[in-house]
Amino acid sequence: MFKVGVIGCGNMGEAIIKGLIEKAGINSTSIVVNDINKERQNYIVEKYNVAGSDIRKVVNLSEIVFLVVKPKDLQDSLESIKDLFKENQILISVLAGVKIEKIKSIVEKPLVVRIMPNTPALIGEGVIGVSFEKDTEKKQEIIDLLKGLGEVFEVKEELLDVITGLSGSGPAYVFTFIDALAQGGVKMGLPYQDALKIATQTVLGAAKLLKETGEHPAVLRDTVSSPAGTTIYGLHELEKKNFKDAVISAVETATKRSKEL
Ligand SMILES: NC(=O)C1=CN([C@@H]2O[C@H](COP(=O)(O)OP(=O)(O)OC[C@H]3O[C@@H](n4cnc5c(N)ncnc54)[C@H](O)[C@@H]3O)[C@@H](O)[C@H]2O)C=CC1
Ligand SMILES: O=C(O)[C@@H]1CCC=N1
Repeated sequence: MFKVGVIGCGNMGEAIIKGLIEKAGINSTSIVVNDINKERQNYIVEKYNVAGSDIRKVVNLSEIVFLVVKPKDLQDSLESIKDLFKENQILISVLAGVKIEKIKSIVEKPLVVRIMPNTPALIGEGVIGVSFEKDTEKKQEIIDLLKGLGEVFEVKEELLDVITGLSGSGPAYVFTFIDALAQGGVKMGLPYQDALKIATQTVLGAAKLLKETGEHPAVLRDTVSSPAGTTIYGLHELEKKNFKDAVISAVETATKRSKEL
């Protein structure tokens, strides 16, 4: 038996496998993986020293099965395995927008848990939203496992769409912001590689300061802004270009999209 099986070893599947091994303390020999793309499966097997197997064996041999395919591949991926699950197994779905109810309509037996992680799970710094099909004595064990991937927030299932629009998609917004900061630096004369390092550390440092002090962001913003200084001039530009409006709309629109998937 394996502790964990992973079906779908793309970007998020790899993040989960790496996070489980390097941060959650799951031994690589306790993990079995499958991907319809055998090249990808072999790459993951070699890189992380996990077992590779056909999809049916992954279900037959794992206590906990992570399903990490795209929402469009839900039906196909579950078709050949839906009758294999047993009552005491756990199926953790990572699929954005796909409701527990829909998964239960295909597979009846396992306890279905829905999570919404993000790619920083790759380094144990993710955000993981989680909803359980029902209360279970296995809840703490599952939460402890997920803690290896990052900070875990248990929410009502309908709020997982918001988690998707905020932290699931969020790294992409932050990467875009960091790239834009760096390009600003380039425009004003810094080489891109230096500007990128400076922009990245600025975002990391600001996020850590916020987290460690527990202050409201507006309080910390005011500590940076000297009267008639540089920062208020920069902030005014962001206001004029509707920066906050754009960010709020990004989360809103991505949340709505998650509900549509
Ligand atoms: N990439 C991200 O930041 C996040 C993704 N997710 C969710 O994770 C899921 C996967 O996303 P990504 O990893 O980005 O996609 P991806 O396209 O990188 O990986 C999906 C993998 O599933 C494999 N696959 C497809 N059909 C299969 C089948 N029938 N059996 C076995 N393997 C199969 C594909 O070959 C591919 O390697 C999606 O449902 C997405 O909503 C959730 C949170 C964040
Ligand atoms: O873009 C997507 O649909 C997935 C869900 C959250 C992050 N990536």
